[in-house]
Amino acid sequence: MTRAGFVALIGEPNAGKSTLLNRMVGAKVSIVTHKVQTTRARIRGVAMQDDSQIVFVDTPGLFQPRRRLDRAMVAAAWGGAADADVVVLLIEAHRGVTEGVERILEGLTDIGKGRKVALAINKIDRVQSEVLLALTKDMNERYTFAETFMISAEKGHGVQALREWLAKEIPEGPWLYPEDQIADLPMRMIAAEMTREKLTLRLHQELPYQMTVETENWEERKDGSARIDQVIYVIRDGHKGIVLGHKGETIKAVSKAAREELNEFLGRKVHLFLQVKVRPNWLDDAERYSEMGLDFKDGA
Ligand SMILES: Nc1nc2c(ncn2[C@@H]2O[C@H](COP(=O)(O)OP(=O)(O)OP(=O)(O)O)[C@@H](O)[C@H]2O)c(=O)[nH]1
Repeated sequence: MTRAGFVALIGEPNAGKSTLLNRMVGAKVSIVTHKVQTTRARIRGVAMQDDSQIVFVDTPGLFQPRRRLDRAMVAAAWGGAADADVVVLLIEAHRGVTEGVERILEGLTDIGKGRKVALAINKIDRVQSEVLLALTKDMNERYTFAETFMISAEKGHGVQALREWLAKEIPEGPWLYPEDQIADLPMRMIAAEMTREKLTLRLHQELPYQMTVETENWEERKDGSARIDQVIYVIRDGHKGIVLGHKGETIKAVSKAAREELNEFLGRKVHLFLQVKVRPNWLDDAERYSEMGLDFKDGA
């Protein structure tokens, strides 16, 4: 009997959701960087375990929303959890029960009803076992978790046990995706995320926060290569210069790094063309939210 179901990974920004998802799925579908808040959409990956197909909803980090986009992201994260068969709350071992974790636990009293919630304590490589045991006890006194896992998403410890457990917990039913399909994330979006990641790594603090990358065109060429055209949208003219860099150095380096990663990911040659454009106020453009897969409702 086959099984298939949705699993939502929730947690504070930087908890390690993308790292864990990549480990479970075994491919780079969600982008990991050292900066917080890089997950901009409900990215899903599919993992096969025994006869089960586990479909992951990689939600944006849950945090205290300040701006409209932030609110939409938090709403999307909770929305992902509400759609899921099983929820995994990921927390950081060395940070313990932060205010953010407390807020998520409050939210769980609602969302957790009628579905199993597992606790995954991540980054166990950073703490001693006494700390872990105390944290496990503390968390389980605050919420009735179906199971507690101690993992290191980065090193891979405990990840297989979590995956096997999830495989047993999701409902019986036919698979939702062909077996060889590791992610249903459109390739255009993956490609845009790669460029976004390279920009993030290159610009660090300078990065204009309100910046998006979109793949505008994807052309398969007869020689087996692909031509990909992307636009980097910033909200102010002044930001354009930052993205371009002195004599275009920044954009050139970003383009090279993104192209190399795309070559490797697709296993064939890629011609990547980047453009920077100004699009003011995209943050207030509700349509954009839905394009990103975020359920945006005014005031939500
Ligand atoms: N030491 C240690 N670091 C980890 C572990 N798992 C993840 N990290 C690091 O934690 C940071 C954040 O990981 P991400 O996977 O990007 O976190 P995220 O929860 O997806 O973050 P957002 O996209 O901001 O919500 C990265 O620098 C990871 O390398 C772990 O098991 N041990």
